Amino acid sequence: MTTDPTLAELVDKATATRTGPAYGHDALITCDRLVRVFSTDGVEVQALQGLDLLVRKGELMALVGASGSGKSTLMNILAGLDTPTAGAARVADHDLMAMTARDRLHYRRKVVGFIWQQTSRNLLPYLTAAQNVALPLQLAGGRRRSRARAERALELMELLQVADCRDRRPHEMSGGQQQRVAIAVALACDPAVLLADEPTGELDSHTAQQIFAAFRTANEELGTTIVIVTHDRAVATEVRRTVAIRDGRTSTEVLRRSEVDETTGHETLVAREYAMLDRAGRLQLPAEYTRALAMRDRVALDLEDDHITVWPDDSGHS
Ligand SMILES: Nc1ncnc2c1ncn2[C@@H]1O[C@H](COP(=O)(O)OP(=O)(O)OP(=O)(O)O)[C@@H](O)[C@H]1O
Repeated sequence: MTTDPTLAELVDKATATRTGPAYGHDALITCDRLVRVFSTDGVEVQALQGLDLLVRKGELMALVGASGSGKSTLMNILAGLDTPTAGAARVADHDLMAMTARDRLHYRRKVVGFIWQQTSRNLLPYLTAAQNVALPLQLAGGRRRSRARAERALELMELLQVADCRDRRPHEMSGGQQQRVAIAVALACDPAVLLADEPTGELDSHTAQQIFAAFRTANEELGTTIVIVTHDRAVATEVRRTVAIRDGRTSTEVLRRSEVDETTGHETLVAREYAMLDRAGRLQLPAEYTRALAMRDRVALDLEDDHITVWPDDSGHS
């Protein structure tokens, strides 16, 4: 027999919902209904339209999406180079909406490391590789002496297998070597997060693989959380989690896990695609699914024990 809840029970329930853990409370990166509107010449472009994204500490993940879907806009916000129009964004306990100019400088120097697509943009052309890697340490201040800074720079270059380039200037290195030195620069101050926007865009596929291996080394050896924007399908399939952005929102996610065959011991990577359900219960169905069943405007739903079915509209109403 069921009884109607008392007013006191309803109040308790509402309070419990309000005081429950906040969205993304245990994530390193939280984007909560993030909006970024650009206005140029009276025309508004909604680059981000309520984007939700959670990234946990220690993840190595890829962001993919068509040109203009909002990937760079998101990366610039996470890098502290741009501010959202609305919504909330937190990275390693820093509220990106509430930072002063001073906080922002500290954030960019110590909390995030950034790698751009253009190899030439990541390094100062008149400094050697070792000087480039030591520079962020110098700018960040602290008590590290110049010798200790040089040692740290060399350690990072060894980890990324570019120690032999230490005395070379960027134009004396290949594109792949420059990007690996750029990763060392970005890691110099031991950031919580490494952000890379198309880091392999200017490189051939073999060199792109080496860069990707360098990201993996940083992730595994130093525990750095890494978010990579990429068009490169090969890179996207090497990470455990690929999030797709469509029209300024996260639309689907591919998760990969290893499965070991019990008889042969052979390990294979199994991928599964997921759709994103937002906190209002909204779900974006893939266009190819809705097209295949001529679904538009209205669909019928049935709740089963362990799943929900979605049927084409059979109401006869137009
Ligand atoms: N500073 C800006 N001023 C006006 N519009 C902008 C600005 N930056 C981005 N946009 C617009 O916002 C939308 C998203 O752009 P964004 O660069 O984030 O896309 P993207 O997914 O990174 O694309 P690509 O893969 O081509 O780099 C686009 O329509 C773009 O024209």
